[in-house]
Amino acid sequence: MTYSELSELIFRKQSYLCVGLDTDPRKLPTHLLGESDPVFTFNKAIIDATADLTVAYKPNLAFYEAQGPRGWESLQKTLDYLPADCFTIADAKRGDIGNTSGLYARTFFDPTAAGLHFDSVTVAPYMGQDSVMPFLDYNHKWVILLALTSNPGSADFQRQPVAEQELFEVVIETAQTWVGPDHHERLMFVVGATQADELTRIRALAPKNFLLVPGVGAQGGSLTDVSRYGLTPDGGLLVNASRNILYASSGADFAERARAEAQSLQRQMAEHLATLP
Ligand SMILES: O=c1ccn([C@@H]2O[C@H](COP(=O)(O)O)[C@@H](O)[C@H]2O)c(=O)[nH]1
Repeated sequence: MTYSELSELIFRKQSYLCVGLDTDPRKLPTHLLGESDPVFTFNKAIIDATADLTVAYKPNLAFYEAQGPRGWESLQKTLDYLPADCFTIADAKRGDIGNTSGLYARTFFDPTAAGLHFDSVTVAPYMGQDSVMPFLDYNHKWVILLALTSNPGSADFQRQPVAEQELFEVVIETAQTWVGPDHHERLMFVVGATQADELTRIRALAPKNFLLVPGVGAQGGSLTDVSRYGLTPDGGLLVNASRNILYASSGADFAERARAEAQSLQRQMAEHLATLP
């Protein structure tokens, strides 16, 4: 999906919601446990209940990898089931020496390899340019680079001073030079919703790049603050919510309650979009 397609989707659906498919088999409603693939059955119901309200889905790989081969199968079926009008994110936080990153990129982007065809993958910047370039070599795919994450430990390295800046600012500025002037067309940054205070500074460095913003809901980030300081004329935000939506109910009404949570976020997003000039 291109930058303009993603932007168009946001205004058409009046939403910049990303539903995080962090499906933990231990948290599934008990009535699903007799299914042959309960994780996929759950995901399918969540997708059916939220597809018109969301522009992106983000399975976090940890939840699937922890299930071994069964998890990969559930992931692949889930990805294949996702509607075409949704941006797909493999939240895998990969990055290694170039030779190895090339294989990670193949895994998520080349369907002839592992059967996966994500639009984007989250990548850790710590190992530098040669660890990120193999992902960027896939011209029609996106890299979502960790910049300022939502967790308390983000202060340990990301907030360290480097010259006149903090490390996350160096990451944002430097990564843009790896792609060229149109970097916003396939380079996003992860900024936690719990870091909304920094969004004005981040927008000064990355005025057009989409930001993937996890941390509303269960982690306490404010959708209002993120929207106020992060929205751009093209939308520019994908705000993720996982647990709040997936586990709104542990009963037979889980999909209905998930929809209600997603709808509440989508309605707030529509109001924020209406304030754009
Ligand atoms: O800075 C980051 C980067 C990634 N995440 C991931 O997003 C979701 C958040 O889940 P919630 O249940 O909505 O808190 C999860 O997959 C994290 O691994 C993040 O939270 N912060």
